[in-house]
Amino acid sequence: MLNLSRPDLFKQQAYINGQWVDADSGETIAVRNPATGAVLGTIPKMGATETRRAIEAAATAQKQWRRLSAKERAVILRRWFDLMMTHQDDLARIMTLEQGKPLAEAKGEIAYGASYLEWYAEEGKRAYGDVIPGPAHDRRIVVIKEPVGVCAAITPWNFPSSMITRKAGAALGAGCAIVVKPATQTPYSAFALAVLAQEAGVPEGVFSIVTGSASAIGEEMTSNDIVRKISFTGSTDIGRLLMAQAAPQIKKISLELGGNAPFIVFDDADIDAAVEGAIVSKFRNMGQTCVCANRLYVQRGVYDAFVEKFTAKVAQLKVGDGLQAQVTQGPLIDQAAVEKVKEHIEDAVAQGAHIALGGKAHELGGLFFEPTVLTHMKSSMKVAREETFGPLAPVFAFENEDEVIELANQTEYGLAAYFYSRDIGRVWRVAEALEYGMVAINSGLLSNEAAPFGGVKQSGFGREGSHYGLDDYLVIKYMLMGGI
Ligand SMILES: NC(=O)c1ccc[n+]([C@@H]2O[C@H](COP(=O)([O-])OP(=O)(O)OC[C@H]3O[C@@H](n4cnc5c(N)ncnc54)[C@H](O)[C@@H]3O)[C@@H](O)[C@H]2O)c1
Ligand SMILES: O=C[C@H](O)CS(=O)(=O)O
Repeated sequence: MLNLSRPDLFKQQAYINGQWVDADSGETIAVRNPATGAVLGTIPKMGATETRRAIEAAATAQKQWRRLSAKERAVILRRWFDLMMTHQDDLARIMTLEQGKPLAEAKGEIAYGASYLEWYAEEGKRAYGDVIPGPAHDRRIVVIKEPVGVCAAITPWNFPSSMITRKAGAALGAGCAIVVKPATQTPYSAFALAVLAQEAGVPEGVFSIVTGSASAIGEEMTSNDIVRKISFTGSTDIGRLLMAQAAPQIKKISLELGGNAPFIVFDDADIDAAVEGAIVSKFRNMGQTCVCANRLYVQRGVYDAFVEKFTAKVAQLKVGDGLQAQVTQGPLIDQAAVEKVKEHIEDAVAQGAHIALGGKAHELGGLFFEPTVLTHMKSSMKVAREETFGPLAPVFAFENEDEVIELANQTEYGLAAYFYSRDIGRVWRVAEALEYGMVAINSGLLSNEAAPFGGVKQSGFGREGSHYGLDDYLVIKYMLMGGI
């Protein structure tokens, strides 16, 4: 089933302090392929005691790791990057088997995730400080940046590899050690990263993976005072919980949370380009990304033309097992995800929406769902307020700029927003008026290692990627030199 060139990349044990280990209890959790329902394997069902061991090992390892120069750490991170790219096909196959995304997308995620190791290998060398002219002749002010210390990360199932390297790259580049808990649905991509980290020379204890009881592991991470920094990517509800759990020790925390992205097409847009952008933004990972277009707003004058072209393109999407060639839409992650899409469709239709395409579970059965386009939408519908996280494209009409900006901002989320316009004045007005951490203009994709990825409002805070992402793993120390 696995057909890997490197079968050793598929591990069924967690990775703590450079050792592959089972849970203390010997208990395991089964992991299934969402396309077939078949059991892929098991993983250790760990809890607080194993997590504590990983954290204590990280504390020991980090003392040496931070003493290396940024350049010495960069050599190891670069080697890890090279190994990821060398084994891209195997890593992608493991990801498709456990998460469902088509192989081409999985390969893309491996390259995307590896790019953060490449980026932070170099960015770690630029943790610059300051020398500031002091207020007195006999004093000097020096500011340096230091690694925050032992970090803990909790990551989601929808990007099983890149959400880990987006954190670990910055943490290790800054001189920190990190303990990671991946999503239970997609642990094997994380274990494969650990195999390659070990091969790259990441010292034992600097990068560990624990799997099992999310709440028990999370409670240990947020309550253990060795941990100085928590980085979480996932739902807003869990992010809120972790923030509360980390508060008593005032731990540094980064939260990459839920989204509800508007995708706006003005009447001066390049409609064909907007259609292409909408397909990419809406249907990447079967609509299961935090930055997917959740609401499409099209100005009245071009609404019919956009709907016709967009629907024709959506009809070309091919649903199936992600391992099969030509498949562009895999299964959803679980039955709850399928039910959420159905709920949003049923609610919209009950309020007058029309189904232009799709609208029901796919004939393949299981977790497959038809890519769906809805028209005749209203703001009162659930899909206008809630993150669907599935292959549902609701197309709302709007009359003017002020109206659509108000509609776009009517959400507690603030992660990503997209709009298409070729009017330079409108581009600046709308980009500045949208209350989001990231705004893509005339593009349906905005994620890359050079840019600061993150949100505002209840989509969280902190940034990943760019030099801003390194700051999340550094602390500032000011040294006052007197008596000169
Ligand atoms: N902003 C981003 O970059 C980003 C990226 C991916 C996903 N997300 C969001 O995540 C959601 C979907 O992903 P999901 O279903 O994996 O989210 P989730 O919050 O259910 O799970 C995320 C991670 O948290 C863990 N977790 C769950 N309960 C926990 C607890 N009590 N204590 C500690 N850890 C716990 C899970 O095991 C998983 O590893 C969506 O809302 C999506 O928008 C955001
Ligand atoms: O789900 C949200 C992730 O951050 C995906 S990506 O960074 O846009 O690839």
